[in-house]
Amino acid sequence: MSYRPSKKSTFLSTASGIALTYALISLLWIYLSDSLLLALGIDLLSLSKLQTWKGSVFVFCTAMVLFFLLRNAIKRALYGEALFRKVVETIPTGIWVVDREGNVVDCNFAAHGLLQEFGIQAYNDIQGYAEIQGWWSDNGQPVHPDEWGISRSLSRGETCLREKIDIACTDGVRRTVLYTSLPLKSENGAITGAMALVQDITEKRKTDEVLRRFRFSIEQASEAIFWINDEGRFLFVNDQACHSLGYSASELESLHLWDIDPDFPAERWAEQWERMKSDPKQVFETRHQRKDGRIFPVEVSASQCLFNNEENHVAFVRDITIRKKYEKELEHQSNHDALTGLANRVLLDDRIQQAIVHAERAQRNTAVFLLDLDRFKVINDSLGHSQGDAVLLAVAERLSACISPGDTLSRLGGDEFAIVMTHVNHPADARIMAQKILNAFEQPFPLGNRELRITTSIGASLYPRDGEQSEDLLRHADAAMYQAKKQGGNGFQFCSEEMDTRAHKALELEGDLRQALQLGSFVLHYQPKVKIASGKIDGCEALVRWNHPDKGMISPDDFIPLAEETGLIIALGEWVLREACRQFKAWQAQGLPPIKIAVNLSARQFLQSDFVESIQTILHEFDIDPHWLDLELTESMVMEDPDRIAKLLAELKQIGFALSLDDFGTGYSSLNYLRRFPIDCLKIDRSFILDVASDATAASVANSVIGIAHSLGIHAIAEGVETREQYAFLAMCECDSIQGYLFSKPLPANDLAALLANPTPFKPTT
Ligand SMILES: Nc1nc2c(ncn2[C@@H]2O[C@@H]3COP(=O)(O)O[C@H]4[C@@H](O)[C@H](n5cnc6c(=O)[nH]c(N)nc65)O[C@@H]4COP(=O)(O)O[C@H]3[C@H]2O)c(=O)[nH]1
Repeated sequence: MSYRPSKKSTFLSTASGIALTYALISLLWIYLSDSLLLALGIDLLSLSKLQTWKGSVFVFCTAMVLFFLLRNAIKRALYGEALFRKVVETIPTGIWVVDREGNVVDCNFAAHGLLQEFGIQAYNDIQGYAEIQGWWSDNGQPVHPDEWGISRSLSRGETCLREKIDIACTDGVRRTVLYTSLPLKSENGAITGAMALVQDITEKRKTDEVLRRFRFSIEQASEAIFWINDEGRFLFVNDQACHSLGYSASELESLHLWDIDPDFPAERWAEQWERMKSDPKQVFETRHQRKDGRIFPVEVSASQCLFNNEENHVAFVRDITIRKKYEKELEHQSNHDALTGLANRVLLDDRIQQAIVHAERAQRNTAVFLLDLDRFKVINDSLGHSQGDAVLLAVAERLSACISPGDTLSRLGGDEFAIVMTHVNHPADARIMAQKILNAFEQPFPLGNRELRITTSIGASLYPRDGEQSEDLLRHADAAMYQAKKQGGNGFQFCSEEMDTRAHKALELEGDLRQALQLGSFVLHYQPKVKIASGKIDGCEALVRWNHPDKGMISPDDFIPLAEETGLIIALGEWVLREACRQFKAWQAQGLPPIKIAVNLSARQFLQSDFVESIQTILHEFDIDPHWLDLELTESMVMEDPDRIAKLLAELKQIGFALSLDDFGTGYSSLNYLRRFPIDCLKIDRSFILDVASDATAASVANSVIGIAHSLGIHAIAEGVETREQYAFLAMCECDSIQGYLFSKPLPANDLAALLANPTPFKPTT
């Protein structure tokens, strides 16, 4: 390196030291040598002869002194230079020295390394800079080459100190360097060159950036982060930790883990620390306590780590208050009925099991009640689901009032409720409870501005008598409830073995019924209706029969209620309508006179929202005038929701259907309503006809019904006419038509066709 930092003072003192020494020796020699020789007795002549020798000795001596002085001075200077060089070569900062023109006159080892790293080959002059493709200031602005550090130092004598800049060389990679450049000046202040010091801080900047990102992430994390040492003391906490615990960072750093975890006693710390060490990654739930005392649930995910040769634990803590709340809600939802909030089937099972365990221990009984509201489907279908829901809520409330603490009330779905009664010492206790429930239903249920009378059928089973498992008890209670329903509803039944068998059979029948619908195992029989005045057939009633492969012909009384209960009646009813229409067309094709076919409608089928459309579709399919189809509805069906039914009947009438009211006299029709129904015919129920000849009351009812029909301007027909006496009485009362075994049983289609083909007026004589 040809450039040296100027150490003027050292240089001058060394030079003046040598000169002074030389001057001193010379003066001493001049003044003392002659005197010394004279003192030694040398005379003046000899002295003058000795002058040459004396001079030679002087030169030799001073040469020697000079030699030693210069040698030491040069040695010191060389040592200093070597030291300086070593320092310059060792430091990691690249150093360049350029002359006035910018030619590189020297550079250190680090500078070589940097240039290589930057991919710069030509670095021997300032043009090496040509390989620098770009130069950006710290704020990202590109800098013109005239403004690059060394250019400024050379042209304007400026010093740029530790500027952070980005440069990109021929390889295009941007590097960040810490750049210092300063001008080099001569004694008179003229710029003779410049020096640049460059430190590559690209990696450091990246590391700083990563650290900044980490710090930001930790500070912004939604989880609290703790570092804990082996004493359970907080070493580090992030902002979220302070926020969720309500302490400042310094406060927390003076606390221990157990100060914020109420479930974690300090005395167990050593044991816990050992456990943490044996299982370095743990996820667990606990509770933390805020500075204000509020306790909240948290999920902790803790890991062990070695930091500065110390065992630490880092814990990520999530506040799970909301999650716990949702879990609780979810648990409630999965165990409770959404509408009423009562226990659902899952919880009921659990409660029955619990009750069984307690009953066994206390040597007591447990009763399971199953309740089904009577005719609720009709209420629901006719009043709409929201009103249906309101009824269910009111029922739930009333039932809740019947049970004791410790009992469980549950809604199993639809209109089915269950009660688990725990304190049953005797079966009579269950009976008392059932009566209590029935009594609770005696008061009408207010619904908007009306009142509804609702009844329920209750079945009960007893542990251990009727079963030892929840499933058995529920099954038996269900069978008993079904029995209570069959007996007209609004009643209570205990389970019996016979019921259980029956329930099994019903289940079997349901499966068969579904299969029969798919296999088409149903047939229609037709019972003629005869006009009394003419004795001619003026219509027939289609009655469905089930041709069971094992059990033979099954009567509709045995499967229609089940079909209604299971909803299969919708599909079955549609089949009946379609089959009746097909038969009507078939008889027409045989050239038989057309007759009205009456078809029975069930409440469920009739109240289907698309009933009118579906029946019209069938008529269009067979191209039949609607007036050939007589729709028979029962009296009880229309009286469920007279307003709605009146509208529906008006719609059907408008289309052209004939409408009959079946089983008339068994219900509680109000004449007022009857007037509003566009009915064509009243069918007097078979039970009245049976006794008309022998019982005055039955006779008077039959006579009144005929009178009512005629006063409304509609037909009266008697069904179940078996005897001539009955016929004579009806003829006397001017009943319009009869239907019954007296004339004909329900017949297969071909047999009725034969009757139609050979009409013989019916005139029985008594
Ligand atoms: N003892 C006696 N009985 C007579 C006499 N004349 C007719 N019957 C019977 O009385 C029932 C009359 O039908 P319903 O009152 O509509 O009563 C029907 C009706 O409510 C229902 N049903 C029949 N077919 C259908 C159908 O296709 N759909 C619906 N929803 N219900 C139907 O099943 C009930 C019973 O039907 P069936 O067993 O066919 O019983 C028929 C018929 O066979 C008689 O002189 N003496």
